[in-house]
Amino acid sequence: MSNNPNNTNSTATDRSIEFIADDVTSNRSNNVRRMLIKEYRKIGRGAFGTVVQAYMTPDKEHWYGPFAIKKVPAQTEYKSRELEILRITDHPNIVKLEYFFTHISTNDHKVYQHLAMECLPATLQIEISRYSHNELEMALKHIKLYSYQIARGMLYLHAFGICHRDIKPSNILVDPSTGILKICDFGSAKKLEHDQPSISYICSRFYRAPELILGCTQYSTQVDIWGLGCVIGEMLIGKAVFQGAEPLLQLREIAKLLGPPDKKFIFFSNPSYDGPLYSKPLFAGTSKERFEKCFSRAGPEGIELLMSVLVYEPYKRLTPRRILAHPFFDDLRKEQYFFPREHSQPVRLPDLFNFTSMEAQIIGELITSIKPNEEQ
Ligand SMILES: Nc1ncnc2c1ncn2[C@@H]1O[C@H](COP(=O)(O)OP(=O)(O)OP(=O)(O)O)[C@@H](O)[C@H]1O
Repeated sequence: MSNNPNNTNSTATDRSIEFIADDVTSNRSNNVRRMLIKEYRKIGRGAFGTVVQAYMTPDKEHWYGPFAIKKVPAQTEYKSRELEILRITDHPNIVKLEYFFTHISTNDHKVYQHLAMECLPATLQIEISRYSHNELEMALKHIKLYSYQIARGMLYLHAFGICHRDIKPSNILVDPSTGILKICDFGSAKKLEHDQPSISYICSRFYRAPELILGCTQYSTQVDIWGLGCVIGEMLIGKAVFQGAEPLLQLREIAKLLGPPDKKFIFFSNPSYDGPLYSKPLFAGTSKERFEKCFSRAGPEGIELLMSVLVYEPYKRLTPRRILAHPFFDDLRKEQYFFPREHSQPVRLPDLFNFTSMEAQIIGELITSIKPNEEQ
């Protein structure tokens, strides 16, 4: 619970919008009550809706928040499973849904679904561009800290069969002062069922796994692992690794680094694919040499991790538990502190190893490689 937001110094106060929502459901208790919502400022805009920072009160005395309220049209042709998924997820690296309600907009008189989530101060996209605009590099420790937490969030999601399907830096929330990271935007997410096809035209272009580019409809949660590889690479070099100018050129960008895709991989992804094959090498040398050149600052372990994640064949890409156990993250196991950006005082790392019994079960015998020695 926060203080009355009327007492804050927010510059957006003058422009704030208030409205009453009758049926606000608490995601924790399922209790439904009337609340006054006070919106402060727009913090995000996506393809389907807007995200505003807001406070809520049941009685004008006790204020809750700040929340990030995502508003999406309640009825669209596009099926969003965001509410269903956020209702069942409960993990330190997945954004937490606190309340939800529907409300008719006074602007267009349409019904909007409102998802009130915990609010984080930045996205990874903001963080990455902050560094690259200043011609600075993100510290390797921060890259490890963020990458590890994305993989941990994926371990949890994938255990439910939930595929996020839109992993990219703007869908990763961070608090740079604590190092905490949470995956957000489950608007494209889906629980994948065996033998049931799913659309391939999902995921933002630069982060699309090669099988999606080829039109595969029987893909797995490993499409998210490709996205993770792209995000790790982007943190390292300060810009998107594969920047295809149009959808099919995206595969060409991938082939520049990985080499030509295998014919068998193309056939198994989509037997009726008739687009460009990029079967001739686009660059001299081995793919290992190209990875080493592109991601030199990751060190041998970081390069090895990226080469095990950015792989054409989805089944060859590391799974989240193997990623967590990778030696690239050994620093996080050895040291307990980090220096947030522009801080001269060290800050304790967030708890990275407080696994629930469900996580421990998925991790299995790898727990000894993942947990720091003293915590075993
Ligand atoms: N919980 C949150 N805390 C802080 N900011 C948030 C939060 N959720 C979303 N945002 C901001 O709003 C932006 C858009 O949110 P989100 O990606 O969920 O919406 P979207 O309509 O699906 O967007 P897109 O079409 O770009 O995927 C995020 O990139 C982020 O900047």
